[in-house]
Amino acid sequence: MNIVNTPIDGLRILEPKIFKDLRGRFVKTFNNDFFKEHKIEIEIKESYYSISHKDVIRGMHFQIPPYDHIKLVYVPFGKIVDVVLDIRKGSPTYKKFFKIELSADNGKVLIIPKGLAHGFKSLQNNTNVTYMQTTCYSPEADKGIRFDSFGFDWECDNPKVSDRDLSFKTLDEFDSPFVFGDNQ
Ligand SMILES: Cc1cn([C@H]2C[C@H](O)[C@@H](COP(=O)(O)OP(=O)(O)O[C@H]3O[C@@H](C)C(=O)[C@@H](O)[C@H]3O)O2)c(=O)[nH]c1=O
Repeated sequence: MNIVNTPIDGLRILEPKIFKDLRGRFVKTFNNDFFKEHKIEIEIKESYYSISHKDVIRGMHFQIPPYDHIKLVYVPFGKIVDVVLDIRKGSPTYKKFFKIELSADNGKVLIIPKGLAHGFKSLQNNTNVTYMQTTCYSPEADKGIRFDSFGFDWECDNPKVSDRDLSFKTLDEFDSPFVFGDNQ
């Protein structure tokens, strides 16, 4: 296991060891002691996954305080372009995004701090995106920003998007409750 920093403060990539043998693969995506050693003290409260067709875009999602959370994301089957957007006012990377390919092949786990909006595009049918979070789902706190409002080129002519995701405010319309350095 190895942890890599990104240009966005608090956003990290866990690169697990992938054990391959004649049966297939074995990948460990979370180890409490290892995270503690890297000063990531978290308690996982909920885990879930989605399965998406190719060209599905989901996002850009987050939960607002006090139900905001650290979110771990990885892809046990398939491949995505994962995108996070910094919506912490005062952050050196406020309104900037970061993208990374997550796949069953690379096993990478994205560790997303509070105050970042998250979304992805599925690059393959039957892509499984799995999450672990430090707070439970709260429908009232679950919010989003339009996926096509912050300058990221999704490279997709006909994305499959939910009505809810199309109803969100744009980045500029959204008044973010997140402040860099608060409660992180
Ligand atoms: C996220 C979530 C949704 N739901 C319900 C609400 C809805 O009826 C159905 C599908 O929800 P959504 O359309 O929000 O699913 P989806 O668009 O896949 O939501 C996910 O998107 C990505 C980008 C994330 O970052 C995740 O944290 C999560 O927000 O499941 C829960 O019951 N619990 C949950 O934790």
